[in-house]
This record gives sequence, structure tokens and C-alpha cells, in this order.
Amino acid sequence: MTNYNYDVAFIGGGHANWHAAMTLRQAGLKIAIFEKDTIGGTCTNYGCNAKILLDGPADVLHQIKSYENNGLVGNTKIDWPALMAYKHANIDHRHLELEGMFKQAGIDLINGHAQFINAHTITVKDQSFTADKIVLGTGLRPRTLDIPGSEYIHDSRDFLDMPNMPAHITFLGTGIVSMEFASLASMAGAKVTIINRSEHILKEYPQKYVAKIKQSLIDAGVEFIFNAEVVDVLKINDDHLTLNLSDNNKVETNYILNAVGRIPNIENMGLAKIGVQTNNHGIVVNEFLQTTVANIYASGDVVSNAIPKLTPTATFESNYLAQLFLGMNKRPIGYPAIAQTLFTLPRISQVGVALDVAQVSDEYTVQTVPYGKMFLFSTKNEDQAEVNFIFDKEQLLVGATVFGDEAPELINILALIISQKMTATDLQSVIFAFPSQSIGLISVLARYLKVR
Ligand SMILES: Cc1cc2nc3c(=O)[nH]c(=O)nc-3n(C[C@H](O)[C@H](O)[C@H](O)COP(=O)(O)OP(=O)(O)OC[C@H]3O[C@@H](n4cnc5c(N)ncnc54)[C@H](O)[C@@H]3O)c2cc1C
Ligand SMILES: NC(=O)c1ccc[n+]([C@@H]2O[C@H](COP(=O)([O-])OP(=O)(O)OC[C@H]3O[C@@H](n4cnc5c(N)ncnc54)[C@H](O)[C@@H]3O)[C@@H](O)[C@H]2O)c1
Repeated sequence: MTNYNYDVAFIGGGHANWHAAMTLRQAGLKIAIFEKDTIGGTCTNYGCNAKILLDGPADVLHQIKSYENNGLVGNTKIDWPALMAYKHANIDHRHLELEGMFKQAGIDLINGHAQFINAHTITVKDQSFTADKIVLGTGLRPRTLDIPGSEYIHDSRDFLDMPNMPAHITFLGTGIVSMEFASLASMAGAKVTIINRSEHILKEYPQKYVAKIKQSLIDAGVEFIFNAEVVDVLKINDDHLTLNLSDNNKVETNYILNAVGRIPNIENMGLAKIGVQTNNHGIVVNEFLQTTVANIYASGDVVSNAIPKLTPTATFESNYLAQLFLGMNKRPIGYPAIAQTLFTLPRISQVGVALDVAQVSDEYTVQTVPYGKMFLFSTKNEDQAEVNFIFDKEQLLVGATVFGDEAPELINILALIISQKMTATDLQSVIFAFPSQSIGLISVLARYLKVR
């Protein structure tokens, strides 16, 4: 081991890697992180953080609407250029803070596209580095469309840097990125068109609530075009584009955002040459996140598995690898119930067993609680907010879905209750603050849960 430059080299500077890098460095190992773009990766620089910061005022405006005719007057609107300046002030330096933290810890940061010479040797810009173990955390990138005029189409990273809100934005796809950004753009005053090749929207989320989101977007003036694909894009001038569709219709627009999925960063790294198996979804791993080459592991979005591609799952895998490498955990990776949120307005959050699965299974019972109406005094007049509790045969909570503005906070409490297998007695042993949305949910949940 001592002959290598590093004990562990991490390719990719996102959440999939840096948590393990820090833990292993603190344990005294020699560590390097190779990053070709920006340390911190997608989430920190051009994903979750920028998205939620820009979404803040849209969320507030959405909540203000709950009080129309109920105590709030006046018009508030989003000033996109000012909001974008605020985003730059708060996000642009984040990677420098991370870089400082890594350097202070004694981690070597090597800038450039990493490629394999052999299973223990990586090259970057004609320099070679050796490592005992190597972790691939290279993430995903937006899938581009191979059509004439594709150079006029933007991706999520461009949107999160957009200096002005275009008058009309057209989104391609009805997945997570498209629906979140369409909600935000619509609230920021843009006319929005969403084009999809089928009628499916957000297959991973409960369709009961997806339908409500779709209707609220339609009510706000958003146009959906289903069963159509873009054939080509013509540029009329700098901000006037024409999309020709497979159904022979045309859409005139000022900005096009492609959100038709994300593909793994596995090319030009010499993976096939050294025997690391990949497929269309990413890098093939076993239950220890080990690739088909014994000293090479993979973590985060680039792993080919059915685990949701999210920052907390990348972080979980990173922490798992650190413990595995330190010999603190020798077991296969075991994922707890995974909490996730769709940041539309309102939000949809879910954890554990999915609602659409539970509703058609004899294994589970579902309790639907319209907590928005029940606890209107504390839900800021959000009368459509709803939770679904999913119980197993033992009356333990195994899943939950929350539809409402505070869903991302509420789902985390429910995730804890699931992971700790908490009973009604456990919940009643805690004194929670009142009034709050969480205490409302917990008090109802305790009525259905196993007692001890
Ligand atoms: C618009 C958007 C919004 C999102 N919102 C959320 C959200 O709200 N909540 C949530 O949980 N998740 C969200 N995600 C998903 C989240 O960003 C990812 O799950 C997370 O970033 C995965 O981390 P990672 O380290 O696996 O990959 P990444 O963060 O993508 O990091 C991979 C890094 O590897 C580098 N790299 C690739 N190849 C090489 C190479 N050969 N050599 C050197 N470096 C290389 C890349 O430059 C990149 O920096 C969002 C994603 C997007 C795009
Ligand atoms: N809140 C969050 O957790 C969050 C937010 C943003 C992104 N993400 C991550 O980003 C990824 C989602 O990215 P996404 O929304 O781009 O992908 P997606 O897979 O969610 O959606 C892709 C959409 O594009 C459509 N599509 C595919 N090919 C098409 C074509 N040729 N023409 C028109 N439509 C087409 C699909 O039908 C689908 O609606 C996931 O990995 C997710 O985990 C998560």
C-alpha cells in the first residue's frame, strides 16, 4: 500500500466522494480528489442549492396566494435579475469554501479529466498518480437531443444562471427538472410551454398529487403538449426560436430548456480497457459498491442501480465506503427508507413504501389525512395539504407521502419515525412544540400506530 501516491483516490468532487475523502483523511489516509470542473459537483454548484435558493421567492409568492381575500393585499413579484445576483452572491463561493476545507485537511485536489492507465494508475494532463483504491463518483450530465438546432437548446445548468427571465420558456420533458423549473418560471412571470413525448408526468411520484400539480400549472396558464417530440429548432433571432414538432405543430418561444433525462459520465476514462463494466445507466457494482475491478468502487449518481439519484443517497454511499475502507463495516450496503421531495408549488415528498404501490397491495394499509383542512390554523390556510401514512401488518409506519408547502420538513420527521420503527408510545414520550404542522401530523399518526 505504501508504494502508491495515495491510499484512496476519488474521481469526482461531488457528494458521492467528498464525505468519504474527509473521513478517510481524518483517519490518517493519503487522499486525492480529481475534479475536472468545479469542486462540490452538481448539487453544490449547479443543482439543488442554486435551485432551492432561486425557488425561495416563488415559494413565498405561492404561500401568499393562500391568503388572497383572507388578510393579505398588494402585489409582490419576482425581480429575476436581482434574484440571480443574490444567487451568485450566495452560491458562487461555495466551492472555494469546500476547497479550503479539503486543503486544510491535507487532501490533494487535482484539477482535470481523470483517465485510467491501469487499475491503480490515473493520468490527468500527462501526469500520473497511483492509488491503492479508487472511487468513481463522476455523476450524471443532461442528455442532449441529436436534432438540427440542438445548439439553441439549454440545460438545467444554464437555467440556474439565466440573467433574465425570458417572456416564454419551453420545457422538454415532464420529469423532475422540467416540473420544478416550470413551476418556478411560471411564478416568476414567464409564459410556459411543456412538451413531452408521452402523457406521463413524474412517474416516480404519486399520480394523485401529480395531477393536482398539473392542474395548478394549467390554471396558472402553463400549456402542456403531449405525444410530441421536437424534430428541429430554428433560430429566428437571438431570443426568438421556432420548434417544429413531430405532430406537425410549431411552437414559437424565447428559450428552450431540455430536461429529458440525465446520463452517466463514464466516457473517455479507459474504463472498458481496465475491465470496469458499465451499462446505459452507469457503472455496474456489487452490494459493496465494488466494480468489476476489485480495487475500484463507485458511488452516487454514476452507479447503475435503482436507488434514487439524489444528494442524500450519494452522501449515504460515500459514508458507507469510508466505513468499509476503514473496516468499521464489513456488511453489504443497506439503504434505509429514502426521503425525497419534488420542489413544485406545493411540494410532494415521499419516503419508504410508495403510495401507488401500497394502494394495490394487501401488505399495507393507507391512512389519508387532510391535515391542511384539519389544522388550517397552523397550515397557513393551505387547505389542500394532505398526508398518507402507510403501515405494515405490524402497524408500524413504513412509508408516507406528503402534499403541501412544508412537505420537505415533515417528511424528514416521518423518515426518522420509520427508520427508528417508532411506536405510538415512543411518540408520546416526546414533548413537541405546539402549534406546528409536525405536532398535528404526529398526533394523528399516533392514533394509528402500534402502541408499544
Ligand atoms: C437541476 C438539479 C436539481 C437537483 N435537485 C436536487 C434536490 O433538490 N435534491 C436532491 O437530493 N438532489 C437533487 N439533484 C441531484 C443531485 O444534484 C445529485 O444526486 C448529486 O449531485 C449527485 O452527486 P455525485 O457526487 O454523484 O455527482 P456530481 O455532483 O454530479 O459530481 C460528479 C463530479 O465528477 C466530476 N467528473 C466527472 N467525470 C470526471 C473525470 N473523468 N475526472 C474528473 N472529474 C470528473 C464532475 O465534473 C462532477 O463535478 C439535482 C440535480 C440537478 C441537475
Ligand atoms: N428534487 C429532486 O430531488 C431533484 C431535482 C432535480 C433533479 N433531480 C435529479 O435529476 C434527474 C432528473 O432529471 P430530468 O428531470 O432531466 O429527468 P427525468 O428522467 O426525471 O425526466 C425525463 C423526462 O424527459 C422525457 N423525455 C425523454 N426523452 C424525450 C424526448 N426525446 N422528447 C421529449 N421528452 C422526452 C421523459 O418522458 C421524462 O418526462 C434525476 O436523477 C433526479 O434524481 C432531483
